[in-house]
Amino acid sequence: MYIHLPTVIITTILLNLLLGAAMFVIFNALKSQKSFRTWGIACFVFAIANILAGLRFSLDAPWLTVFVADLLIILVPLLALHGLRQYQLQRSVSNRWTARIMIISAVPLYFLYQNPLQAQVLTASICAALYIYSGAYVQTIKPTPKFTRRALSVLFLVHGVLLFATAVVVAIESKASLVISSEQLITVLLIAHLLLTTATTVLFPVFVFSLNERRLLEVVNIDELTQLFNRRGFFELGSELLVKNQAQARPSCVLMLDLDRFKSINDRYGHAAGDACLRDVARIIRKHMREHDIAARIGGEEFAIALADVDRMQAEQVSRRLVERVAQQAFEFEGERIDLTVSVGGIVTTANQRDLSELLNDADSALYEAKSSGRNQFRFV
Ligand SMILES: Nc1nc2c(ncn2[C@@H]2O[C@H](COP(=O)(O)OP(=O)(O)OP(=O)(O)O)[C@@H](O)[C@H]2O)c(=O)[nH]1
Repeated sequence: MYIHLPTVIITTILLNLLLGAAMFVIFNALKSQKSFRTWGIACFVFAIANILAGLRFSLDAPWLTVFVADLLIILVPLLALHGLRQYQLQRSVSNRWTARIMIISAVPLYFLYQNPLQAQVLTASICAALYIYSGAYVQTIKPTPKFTRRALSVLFLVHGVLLFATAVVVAIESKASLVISSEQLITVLLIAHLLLTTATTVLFPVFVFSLNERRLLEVVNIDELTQLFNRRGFFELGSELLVKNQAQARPSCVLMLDLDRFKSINDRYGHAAGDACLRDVARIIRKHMREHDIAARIGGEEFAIALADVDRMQAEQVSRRLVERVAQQAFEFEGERIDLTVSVGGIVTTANQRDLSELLNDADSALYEAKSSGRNQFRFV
């Protein structure tokens, strides 16, 4: 089947104008998300670059149809990346790197633009590197759901590889000794490029909205001071864990951990020092948790932990380690050493029909026992 190159170019232009307009519509509705405006501009830039490159056949002005067109093509992945950074950081992002890479690319392009094929090899290689970098960068934008992150990352990576392939094909073509007609291959690569650009642009809003939803969930379920779950998050996720345990006839375990004589630490070193201790204890708790455990700060200096898939012996081992680890840790605040210990109360049960607040009450009674037996220890019901 013969694919007409101008048809592909015209389709690319129209599709990018449409996608750019869609991005601006989203930006208009969500003014705080400047990344949509940046991605919209990227689509328009890509359309303009294609118009200029298309003029190569009728206009003898390579400075415009090659030099400017290729520079604009390089600007597209840079804008895509800029939009991702704006989104990740949620603030204005400096254009310094975009400007630097544009200048660095402009120099060799200036020497090559009289030879469109060599210029194309260079442009495709730079874009390939930028897309591959973007693929790796997307992976660092957390806490987006893994699937969306991977999908966007794979699109960028495939795009990078495809552009490298384009660079190689064009490089071979530009060698006069190898007369192979690769126009069809280039056209196919251009179509793949078009599909990937479209898919990436369509995924941008999905990516942003899924991350927004996660952030919103975090705001309501995460304790700002310690970054563990808060009381609400603990009950929401802990109850789910309990139901799962009961369905699989596994024991459920709830621990309560409370800082010892915390009031005197606050009184002696100040509230800020107390907050630093809470953060340090949270860090130790987090270190001892496995993937499916749920740890939360449910009150001022009270932590609750739901352990997934443990028996009584393992639960006691975790409790012992937490108590010992906190007692051994040298807490410091503004050069002052603070001696800190914790007490832990726990319950492990296989009984059905017990909800999380009942288990928490039992763990609290065990904690009370640990406190009245001298603190810096654990007790189980
Ligand atoms: N710095 C800081 N202190 C807090 C926070 N929430 C609660 N507190 C303090 O934690 C202290 C709790 O004191 P108490 O309940 O009397 O218990 P305690 O002094 O730890 O004594 P025991 O639990 O019996 O060992 C109070 O002084 C609260 O002001 C917080 O977010 N930050």
